[in-house]
Amino acid sequence: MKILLVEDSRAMAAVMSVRLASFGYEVSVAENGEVAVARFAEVAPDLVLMDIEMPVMNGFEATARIRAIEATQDWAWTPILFLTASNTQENLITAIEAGGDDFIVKSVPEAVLQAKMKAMARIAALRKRLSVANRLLREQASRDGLTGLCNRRHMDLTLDLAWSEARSSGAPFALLMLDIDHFKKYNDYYGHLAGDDCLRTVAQTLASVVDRCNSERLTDGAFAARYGGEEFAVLMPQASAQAYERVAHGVIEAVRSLGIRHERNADWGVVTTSVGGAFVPAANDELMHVFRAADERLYAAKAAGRNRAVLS
Ligand SMILES: Nc1nc2c(ncn2[C@@H]2O[C@H](COP(=O)(O)OP(=O)(O)OP(=O)(O)O)[C@@H](O)[C@H]2O)c(=O)[nH]1
Repeated sequence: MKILLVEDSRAMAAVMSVRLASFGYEVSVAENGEVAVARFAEVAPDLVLMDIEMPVMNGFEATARIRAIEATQDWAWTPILFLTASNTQENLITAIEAGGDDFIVKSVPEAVLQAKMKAMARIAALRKRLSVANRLLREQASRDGLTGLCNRRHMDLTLDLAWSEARSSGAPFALLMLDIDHFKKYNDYYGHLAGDDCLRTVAQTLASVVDRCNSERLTDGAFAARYGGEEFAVLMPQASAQAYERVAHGVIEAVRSLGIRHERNADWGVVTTSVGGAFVPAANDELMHVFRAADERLYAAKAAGRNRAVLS
């Protein structure tokens, strides 16, 4: 457990540090409230032991600031124990009112200090588990279970934000809609499980084309999402016209060259995709129109024989 000990008396800080270190805890010391607030952000402690009277900034003020920092984060609550000189009812009430969780007197007997720290270590372990679970839940809520791509919900949220940023700066913006050709026939002929494998492979191929463009800095923050059944979308904020075309043609070629047999995709014999796109040189329109344009072009690509992109 990492403890941030906030104590202006060097002698007291030294004594407490030795005692806490002897229980196996990692101790970092701040000599006043202001230093504690800065150190809190650096150290991310599991527990704060906070003196009350200190120069520069007292313990109550520092606690209020730490709680304000935590309020800007998704989930955070670091236990704060006040270190007081006397064990009075007023001290307890003031400590809790100030955002603290408890208090201990500085002269606390060894066994009591050790027992309190044990209880705090349990809370620290629980917080860690909660924070890991929270992160996993967040990840799962934004991913499509079958393909691992971002899901429609995450795409919609990100898209609204990216579009309003692009509109406020008049930046370029591109959207691609991609659909596997004759996928119903693929399912009917090869079975639904094979269909799932095909969806996963196409999704990975699409993601790697988009990732390559990001890593070559042709795009910045472009990402692919599963939009629905066998339909995918690629969002390309800040994309140039060249990057837009490169991703569209790149993914069609990459999927076709996988050579996944598709007897019922008569013209090609392998799994292919069709793409419709919309490129806006300076975002100013309604996002809905961008979607509509990409969708209409996707239908045009299908009508023109599939395995192709219609981009304008
Ligand atoms: N295996 C599998 N199939 C899916 C999944 N989601 C949607 N599908 C199938 O995708 C097929 C989509 O069929 P259609 O919308 O008719 O499109 P299509 O057959 O690809 O025809 P075109 O788009 O015109 O080339 C349907 O058979 C759906 O059952 C999935 O998660 N797994």
